[in-house]
Amino acid sequence: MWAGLPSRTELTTLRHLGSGEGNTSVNNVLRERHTASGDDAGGLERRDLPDAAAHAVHDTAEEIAATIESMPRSSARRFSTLTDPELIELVEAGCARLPHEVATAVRPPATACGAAVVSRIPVTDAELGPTPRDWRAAARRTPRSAAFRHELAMLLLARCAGQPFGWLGQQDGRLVNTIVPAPGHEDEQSGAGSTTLLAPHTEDAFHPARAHLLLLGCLRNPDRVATTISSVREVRLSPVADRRLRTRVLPILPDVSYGNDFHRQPCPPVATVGPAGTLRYDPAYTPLDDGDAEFRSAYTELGAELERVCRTAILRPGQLLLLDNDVVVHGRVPFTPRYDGTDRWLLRVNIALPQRNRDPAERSETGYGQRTVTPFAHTPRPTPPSYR
Ligand SMILES: O=C(O)CCC(=O)C(=O)O
Ligand SMILES: [Fe+2]
Repeated sequence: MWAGLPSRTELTTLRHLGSGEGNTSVNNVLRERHTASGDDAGGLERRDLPDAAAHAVHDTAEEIAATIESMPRSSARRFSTLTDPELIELVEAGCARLPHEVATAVRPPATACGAAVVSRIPVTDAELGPTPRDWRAAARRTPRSAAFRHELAMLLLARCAGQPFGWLGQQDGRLVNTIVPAPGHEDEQSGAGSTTLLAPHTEDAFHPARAHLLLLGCLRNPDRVATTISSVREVRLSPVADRRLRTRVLPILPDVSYGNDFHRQPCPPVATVGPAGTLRYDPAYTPLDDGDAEFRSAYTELGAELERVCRTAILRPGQLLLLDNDVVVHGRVPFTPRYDGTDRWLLRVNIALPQRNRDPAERSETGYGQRTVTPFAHTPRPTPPSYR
């Protein structure tokens, strides 16, 4: 058991100062390379949703929103997290009616890059209204709003891919998270940050129940801010580094979106590279200074490789980025927030693939007490996939 962990605030501060040995190369090199807003998405799989399929998603979301709106006011209010059982039933039924091209478009990325951009979800900027100032403001949307319809569309798409889930301790357990730059969080290592590079990370690397797939949907991105993507399948490690990164040396802590008090809890070390060559990586929330020299050197080598293979994707409104969270680490280049209602606005859904197993060694981890919200876990998937 690892002991003596600094607080997460200290860790994050270290990163920002660039003084953590293992962090520096990741942070600084990526910052230099990716401040320009060029799209470097060569090799990223591109998938177009056929028009009819894209409109079917849009129309189904609209129907569900209309059904909810027709309910008495008190019932409609229950749908804020999208976890209400009646809403889940509507999504299940809606998903079963969607053309099979939708499930095909959101199948797990199987290329070396481990990520796919799916295009052509209809988004009309004029009906979106102002970008919310933070996720709490976003949660106050009404069933009649375009934002609510887009959240439902994301949920339908995610359900076609697997089992969407949320985290009780993050954004109040909402199944569709809002990613917008939030005042006061500019330097934060989370989706609410902006002016600081969001370091490459496995989503929720600290937890054994982290997503297998991550779906990011773009509603607005006027300054062409790029998401970074690096795949472990394209990384080449020396045998020494590979061996070291497969041993359990350091813990990974929950990110700041879960709160700030986890250093008091037991922090079991985890393997950075799993037995199947998968990646579990979050340098901003790993106490790298406590690793031995050999581990730190291996971690630095991995960081340099992730930088070498890094691609950037500038999402346009109506585009989705589908990431294999076991294979790909993602981040975001720094940008200047506007805070005038026209800011970048993404939606995010965590997706579990029940047919995918992880390292059995992870089963004993407690995940710092963080619990998932899994309303789709006990219902059979409406359109069984033929492609896995
Ligand atoms: O803003 C982005 O492009 C990615 C943010 C991110 O890491 C996330 O939402 O999990
Ligand atoms: Fe992320």
